[in-house]
Formats: sequence, C-alpha cells, structure tokens
Amino acid sequence: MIERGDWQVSQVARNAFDLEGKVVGTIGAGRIGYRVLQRLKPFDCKELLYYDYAALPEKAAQEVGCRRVADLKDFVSQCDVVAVNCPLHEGTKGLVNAELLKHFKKGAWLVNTARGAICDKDAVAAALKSGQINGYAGDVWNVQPAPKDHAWRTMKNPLGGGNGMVPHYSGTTLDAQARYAAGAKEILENYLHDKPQNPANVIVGKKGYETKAYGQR
Ligand SMILES: NC(=O)c1ccc[n+]([C@@H]2O[C@H](COP(=O)([O-])OP(=O)(O)OC[C@H]3O[C@@H](n4cnc5c(N)ncnc54)[C@H](O)[C@@H]3O)[C@@H](O)[C@H]2O)c1
Repeated sequence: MIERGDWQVSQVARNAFDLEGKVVGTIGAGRIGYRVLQRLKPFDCKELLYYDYAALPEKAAQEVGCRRVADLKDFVSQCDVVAVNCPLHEGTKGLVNAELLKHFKKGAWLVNTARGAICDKDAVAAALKSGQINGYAGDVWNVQPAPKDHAWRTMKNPLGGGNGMVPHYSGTTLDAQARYAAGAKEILENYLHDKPQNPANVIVGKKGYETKAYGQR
C-alpha cells in the first residue's frame, strides 16, 4: 500500500483506537507481564488488570495501579486488550480456546508474545473472522516457521485487517543477543565452577521443577 502510494486515511484508520481509556490486562504478571504493566502506565488506560495465580507484591501492584482478577473468564470479560505473558506448560496449552474467547468483550484485542500454543490457533482465527475479537498480534507460533496453510498467516477480521503477526524475532535485537550470550556464558561458568545458579534462571533442577512460574504443582 505504501509502495503503491494509494492509501486513504479513512480506510487505514477505520479500526484504530487509543489505549487511553481502555482496560488492558495481562495473563501472567511475572518479569515480562509486570514490565508490560509498568510501560502501559503513561498511556492513561482506564484500568490495568492481571490474572496470575501468584499475586504481585502489594507495593509492586500499587506502583503500577493494577488490580488482580482471580477468575480467568471474569478477567477477559473486563478487558479491551488481553496480553498473554505466561509460560507454556500443561496448564496454559490451549488456555485461550473457543470457550474462553466467547467470554472476551466483543471486538477486544488479543496480544500473545509468550508462546503460540497458549492460544488455540483455529479458535483464534474463527474469533477474528467473526469479529468476536478485533485483532490478534504476536510473534510466536505453535510451529515455527509456520507452514503455508497456518491460519495465522492469512486470518483477518471482517474489515480485512486485524492480523498483527510477525516472525518470532521481536526480542532478538542485537543488544538482546548480547544479553542472551552473556546470560548463557554466566550459566555455563556457574556450572563449570560448581557455583550456584541465579534461581530466576532455573526451570528444572536436579529435583525436578524448581520454578514456581510453570504452573501450580
Ligand atoms: N516472544 C519472545 O521472544 C519471548 C521472549 C521472552 C519470553 N517469552 C515468553 O514469555 C513468558 C513469560 O516470561 P517471563 O520472563 O515474564 O516469565 P516469568 O517466569 O517471570 O513469569 C511468568 C508468570 O506467569 C505466571 N503464570 C504461570 N502459569 C500461569 C497461568 N496458568 N495463568 C496465569 N499466570 C500464570 C507465573 O506465576 C509468573 O508470574 C516466557 O515463559 C516465554 O514463553 C517470549
């Protein structure tokens, strides 16, 4: 469209909204989910919500002014935008499915930069096609690279838009690659020199799951 130079603002902007005055929520309020809430604060959203079995420390919740909602259906029914920021585990695979999508506000927006398989791909495509959700955006796919017939490559809302998928690279800036490399080096050095690991880096330890972030066991 840009290359062709034939865009019309009335067409391009017919489905664009502000975050100001909207209710935005995150499924998962760990390192990333909490930072998302922090970064949303200056946008003057109507309310910031989170759904997580682990409550944020009171001070952290107060700093961003967010409210925890204990029931997932209740949570999504209040949000104009739902962002998925929890890990993929047996309790989150297909968490956003046809049944849950029915409870979303009609025309809500769903963002998933966590893991593709947390959202049921066909249920998301159907909800977008019907207008139950207005948009789906993310960089993560249940199969990567996604096959040619993957619904998320072509799905659209009734206005012919609403698909904000990109390849899984959005955290992969050159600066981030330097951070990954430094993190991997630190973990290897700790291992080789028999030093304790930073608990934030341990998912499975010698005794099984050590993190509390991969479901309530
Ligand atoms: N797209 C990318 O390039 C990219 C980059 C980094 C991380 N990620 C994804 O983001 C996820 C979150 O990262 P993080 O660093 O914030 O992890 P984290 O471990 O700090 O936080 C995860 C949070 O999710 C919560 N959680 C777990 N299961 C839940 C459930 N069933 N319902 C609600 N909340 C639940 C945990 O209690 C925790 O608070 C990662 O697991 C990873 O899959 C994606």
